[in-house]
Amino acid sequence: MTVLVEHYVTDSRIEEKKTKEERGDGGFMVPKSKETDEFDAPDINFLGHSFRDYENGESERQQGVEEFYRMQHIHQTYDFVKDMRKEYGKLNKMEMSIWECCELLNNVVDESDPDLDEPQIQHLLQTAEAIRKDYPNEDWLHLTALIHDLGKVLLLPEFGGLPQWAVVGDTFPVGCTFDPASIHHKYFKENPDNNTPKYNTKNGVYSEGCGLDNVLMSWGHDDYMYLVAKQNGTTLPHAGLFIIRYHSFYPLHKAGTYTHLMNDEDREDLKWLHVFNKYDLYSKSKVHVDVEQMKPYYISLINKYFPAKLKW
Ligand SMILES: O[C@H]1[C@H](O)[C@@H](O)[C@H](O)[C@@H](O)[C@H]1O
Ligand SMILES: [Fe+2]
Ligand SMILES: [Fe+2]
Repeated sequence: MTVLVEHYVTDSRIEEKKTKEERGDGGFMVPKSKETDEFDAPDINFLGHSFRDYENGESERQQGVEEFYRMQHIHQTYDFVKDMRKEYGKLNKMEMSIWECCELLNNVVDESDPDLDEPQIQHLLQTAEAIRKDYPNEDWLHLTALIHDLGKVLLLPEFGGLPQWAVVGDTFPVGCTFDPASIHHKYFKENPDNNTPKYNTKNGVYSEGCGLDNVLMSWGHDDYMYLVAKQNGTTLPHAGLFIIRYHSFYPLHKAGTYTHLMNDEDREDLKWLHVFNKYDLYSKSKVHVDVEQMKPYYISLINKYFPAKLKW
């Protein structure tokens, strides 16, 4: 298995190095066609509701989700994000391997998610295994799926025990107007930035086409894991880092808003994020993956793309 996977990845890296003329794809790696059948997205989640149903607030869980977004929208300001990036960008909380971090997620449940109340390690493996089935050659995508939510360790006491609103949930840019595409948008009314002229216009502190790298996103597990992966020198392709940083940015990848801030590279990477999102969302289920059985495969990918120990 490992030998085969190595072989595929070598191929795809060679592809990336070719010029756009050689590849004939207009300058970017297009998601390759899958070798197996299209992922079969279920219609309903474990509670019998449609996925990402934020309107039907009857169940206790959904009321908790709405309260979560009220807190998130009030507290995520430009200054808050800047402070958190500065503090957590120091990566001085802990040293551990990627797999050790996966195991820590055994103790983490995400209160913003109406579709899953399982320990997060199950979500990581469910996502990774589902995408691996349909994209067997893209081992970087399997690993991206495995690690995309590791930033949720910010909830744990060793990482400062941040409140849920500072770790999980959909994300959005700060420093410019809050687009109505964000779920429970009404709660932004109480966010101080909403009444601050430099932050409440379409472009705010940014300029058209500046590129998402230059945009501050609401603080949480996405941006934190992006910083961890990048600053520890991962060799994952750019699209993998893009998926990690923006996978909760539903206003962009689902609703198509904020596209005026993107540059050409973002538009290329967004294609992979669209592929990834389907697996992230629809693989959520009560059927557990056997962690120990999966371990050897994912350890081999971790060794390929990350140092043995990372700073967190
Ligand atoms: O509630 C979920 C959860 O926090 C996910 O990890 C995040 O990526 C989603 O965007 C969000 O809706
Ligand atoms: Fe996430
Ligand atoms: Fe996820």
